[in-house]
Amino acid sequence: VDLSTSIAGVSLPNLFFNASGVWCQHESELKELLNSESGSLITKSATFEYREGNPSPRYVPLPAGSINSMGLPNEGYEYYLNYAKNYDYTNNVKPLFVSLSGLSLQDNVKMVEQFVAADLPCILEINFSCPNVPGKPQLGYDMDAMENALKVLAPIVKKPFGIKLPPYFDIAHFDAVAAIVNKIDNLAFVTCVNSVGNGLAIDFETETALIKPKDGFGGLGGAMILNTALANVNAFHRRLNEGKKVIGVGGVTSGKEAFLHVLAGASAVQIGTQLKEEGPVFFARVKKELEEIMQAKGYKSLDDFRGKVKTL
Ligand SMILES: CC(C)(C)CCc1c(C(=O)O)[nH]c(=O)[nH]c1=O
Repeated sequence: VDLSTSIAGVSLPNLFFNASGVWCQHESELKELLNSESGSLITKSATFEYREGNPSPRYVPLPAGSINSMGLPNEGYEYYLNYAKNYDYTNNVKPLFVSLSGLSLQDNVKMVEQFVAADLPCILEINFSCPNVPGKPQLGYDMDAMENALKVLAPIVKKPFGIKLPPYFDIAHFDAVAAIVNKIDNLAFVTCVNSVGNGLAIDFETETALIKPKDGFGGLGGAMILNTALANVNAFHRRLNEGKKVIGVGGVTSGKEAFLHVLAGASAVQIGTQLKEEGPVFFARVKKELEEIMQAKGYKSLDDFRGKVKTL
């Protein structure tokens, strides 16, 4: 069976890679992803300057997933620009994705301009869950700000690029965001979903929040968000113009959930919580499990079933 796919006109040997933020802040982690059976790799969302991030505990696994309020710890965008400059695009069959998460539109513009000036084959995924003006909702939840940001950034990027979106829970929001995305010609993919924002995990014995930052409020990931992720993948798969793709992320703990993400419409699948918990060996397991599922169901390639979820 064939697990290959293509995103932004670039071929991935298989549809799996890490979710930005997981196993990708340092070069040593990225090297482990390169040596794993993933089909690609993406860097931790970069800000203009280096960031320590929030105090620990800032990530905690939960019975059905995880909660995190990392606070955008990263090496600063120049670190990832250098990594992208030194990446061996010729001999590595895995394409490189780079995530940017500026703390302001100006920062995103400055970082994008540097990547464009370097003219590299890496693919940009701009994090729209990034903070906007303090006190206002994140960019992905401010439709006017999102449209404005895209109208500023897309012409600078020029090449095909993507955006990482938070989960939506209202049909009117699926409609509004898809309408904005459909206006941007070189917006080649949306990655759905980022963590489900501002959950709260509390320890029953100690009666205390599990993570330190933000009074214990943090983004939820893992198994518990699978059905929200599938809905967002399918909602955008149904709404986006021909040629625009959806990368699915959220709740993939085995080949079964990866199969469901593709059935919902995903062209590639990112792994967050399960990668954090199991490590890069997970890619070998999830690949094998998906191959076995496809064999059992008689599918030869992802195109045989992508987006073909049936309704009653
Ligand atoms: C939540 C932000 C800190 C605004 C962006 C970075 C980010 C983080 C993070 O660095 O805390 N965690 C996530 O699950 N998703 C994200 O997009």
